[in-house]
Amino acid sequence: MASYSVINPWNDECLGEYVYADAGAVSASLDALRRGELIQRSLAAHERADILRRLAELLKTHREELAMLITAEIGKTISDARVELDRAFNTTIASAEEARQIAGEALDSDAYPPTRERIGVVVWRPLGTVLCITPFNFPLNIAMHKLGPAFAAGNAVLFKPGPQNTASARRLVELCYEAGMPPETLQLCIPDVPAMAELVAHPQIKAINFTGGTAAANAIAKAAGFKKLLLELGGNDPLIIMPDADIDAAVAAAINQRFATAGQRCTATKRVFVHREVYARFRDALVEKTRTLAVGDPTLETTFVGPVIHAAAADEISGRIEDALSRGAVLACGHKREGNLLWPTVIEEVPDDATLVVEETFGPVLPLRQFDHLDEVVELVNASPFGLQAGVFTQDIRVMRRLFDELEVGLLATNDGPGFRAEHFPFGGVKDSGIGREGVKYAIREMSYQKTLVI
Ligand SMILES: NC(=O)C1=CN([C@@H]2O[C@H](COP(=O)(O)OP(=O)(O)OC[C@H]3O[C@@H](n4cnc5c(N)ncnc54)[C@H](O)[C@@H]3O)[C@@H](O)[C@H]2O)C=CC1
Ligand SMILES: O=C(O)CS(=O)(=O)O
Repeated sequence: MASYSVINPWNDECLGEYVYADAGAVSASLDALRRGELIQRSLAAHERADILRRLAELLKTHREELAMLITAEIGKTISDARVELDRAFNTTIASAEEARQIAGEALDSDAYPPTRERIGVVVWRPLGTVLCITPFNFPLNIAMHKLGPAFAAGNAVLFKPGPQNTASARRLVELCYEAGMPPETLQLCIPDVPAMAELVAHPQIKAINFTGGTAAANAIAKAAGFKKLLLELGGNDPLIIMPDADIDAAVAAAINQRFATAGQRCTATKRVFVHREVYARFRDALVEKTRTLAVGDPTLETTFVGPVIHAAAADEISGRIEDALSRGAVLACGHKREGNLLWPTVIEEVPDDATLVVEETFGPVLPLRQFDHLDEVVELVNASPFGLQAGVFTQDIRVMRRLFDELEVGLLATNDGPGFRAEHFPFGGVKDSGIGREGVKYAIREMSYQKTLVI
């Protein structure tokens, strides 16, 4: 059977040797989940809520153990990993609370003739077995954004994390069981990618809830046929700085939302559009602050920027910076590499058609783009195939409203960056950034269907 190793991106230590799930293991998981669908029907909403609340408490109890596991597996700094655990706690508590209030509605048939004196009672029902596929970068919070709402809705869940996250995923599932989640309702299964098309197409799988890149999403959509798809994909998220911006706050947002997690967030600030009137002030303040960021060992609390996930990712990011520089871009700071460590980089005058800014660059590099009129910004942002989130620093409500109305994105954050996220807010993009909405209440409905009783 095909095997794989999980390597610590910081020190190249082999954290574990694993075997991909073969057809027999996948079949056994699906058999268990078939029983799990029946068990879910026997659970009351308050019982699901109690299980999820206990899971939230276990995530809090094991916060440090789980954070250290994330740091070891993906190189996320311990500070960022702890933040992820706190977010996963919120996501799980929200799932517990929403499990109690999956409310339907009652409709009067006589809103329109003929008079029939009937009432329609509309309720939500689970889809059945849901395949939840997660990316490497937020192994526990993105998992809980899928597992929590899916379980709360009454589904059985086949959980397929990235191979890089094997140990943290196993530990999460152990805690789900410890919280009282019946094993038949949640099965962890990590087949190799070539086996995924068959699993996606399996008739028992009623929905695929996926977070990851566009390439994988296209393969899933091709294999899925008539199934519910919830796709949370990449982003090329802009931060816009207007002349009346609070420059210090804008610099802090740019740094926190691009250089934390080594920039490996789909909602990370990928491009900063700075109005000419404040460009020099913003750039100088950004570069001065960026140069002070601690880069290195992700297990140290003082480290702000840890390694990216692997050498291929570091190669791609460095290569895109080199490409931009070869085409006339100007380096303001950074562009230094040691192994998987990439120093936070600020780069200017990047051609608008450079790969660095056209594709989603998943690393600690921040291109600055000067502008005179908002028309330029709207045109450049909407020219991207992505449309996830955006942020703008301004005090002018007219600018906020114009950008909210004209930018093709799922969320505009004012006086904050595109990395703004509250676990209970609707989350998701438009165009190549995906379809559907996560955010606990919305994800529950995405993984359910409406059933109506006429009485
Ligand atoms: N919109 C969002 O909320 C987020 C989007 N992302 C995106 O994910 C990417 C980075 O994460 P990665 O883990 O490298 O993404 P990835 O797309 O390589 O992998 C994501 C998951 O899909 C699985 N997978 C890969 N190919 C597949 C296939 N053909 N069929 C079924 N499953 C497949 C992987 O094993 C993994 O579990 C970036 O593009 C980033 O923008 C990452 C985090 C959040
Ligand atoms: O912050 C998060 O929710 C993860 S991501 O930004 O969607 O990658």
